[in-house]
Amino acid sequence: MTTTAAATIAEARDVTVRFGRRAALAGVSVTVPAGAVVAVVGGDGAGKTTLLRAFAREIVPGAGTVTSPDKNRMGFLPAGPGSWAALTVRQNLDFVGGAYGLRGRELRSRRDELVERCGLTSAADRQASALSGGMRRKLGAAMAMIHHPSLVILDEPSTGVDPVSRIDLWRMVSEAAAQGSGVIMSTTYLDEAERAAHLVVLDSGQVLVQGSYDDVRSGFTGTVTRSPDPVRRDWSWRRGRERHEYWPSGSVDTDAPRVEPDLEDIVIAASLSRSMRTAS
Ligand SMILES: Nc1ncnc2c1ncn2[C@@H]1O[C@H](COP(=O)(O)OP(=O)(O)OP(=O)(O)O)[C@@H](O)[C@H]1O
Repeated sequence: MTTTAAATIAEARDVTVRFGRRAALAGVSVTVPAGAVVAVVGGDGAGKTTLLRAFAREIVPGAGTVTSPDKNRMGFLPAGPGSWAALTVRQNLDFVGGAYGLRGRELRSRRDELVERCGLTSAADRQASALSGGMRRKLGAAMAMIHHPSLVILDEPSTGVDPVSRIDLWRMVSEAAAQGSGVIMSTTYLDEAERAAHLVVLDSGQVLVQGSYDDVRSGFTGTVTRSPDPVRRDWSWRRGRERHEYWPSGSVDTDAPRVEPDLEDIVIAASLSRSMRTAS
């Protein structure tokens, strides 16, 4: 059986974005294939929003190139509310759907489908200003997908969304990808990121690691140990009641038990290595 690579929906190549003297992104390359979800993770100020805004063409990079579909074939949930406070859930969806050319029965049926999908049926006639933060995120995500765009860009759609509603949200995202859209989303939830086909870990505007979760895991080098009392506190972080400690090279100077690193360990270890390298 032969497999063909999915078409590329959007691509950032060697992108640098500066705000004054600070580089929010420095030489970042990311590809969004059709039918896949790309999850962008990283700490505060890592450059996630800037990368998504560059894909949405709200920011023109100082260097490098961004290729993405026309505006009317993109759906973007920005970091802000992403919906109009004075409009109801239905009105918000009708308004954006109409702006993208959906009309009549087609618009109504797509709107009702999304209201149901994101679990907002009982709130459909409530103004967006009267929704909880999590409900409003879900509405914003639905608005970004109403016209079946080729590229869906979601900036932290699940922040503030309760764990049950996150399942609704993830289902909507997966359905968009299953129908052929390329989805790029930022998230602070690493368990969510693990479900994406492709992960991009940003740190201080640079890509620390990227690939599938399996690629990222198999590319991890070094050892992680766990103990309440780590040998090098600078190289350790809290996990539950203990601390995990990273040993980047072959030598492990402790008898503490080793752990199989999960995504959280891998992201923190990579970030620590980078900051220690920068400091030395
Ligand atoms: N419009 C702007 N003007 C000046 N600096 C900016 C602007 N937007 C972003 N930055 C800076 O660029 C860097 C990256 O910010 P960005 O918002 O992309 O990060 P982020 O990963 O989305 O972080 P957070 O999760 O905290 O929003 C930060 O240092 C930020 O202060």
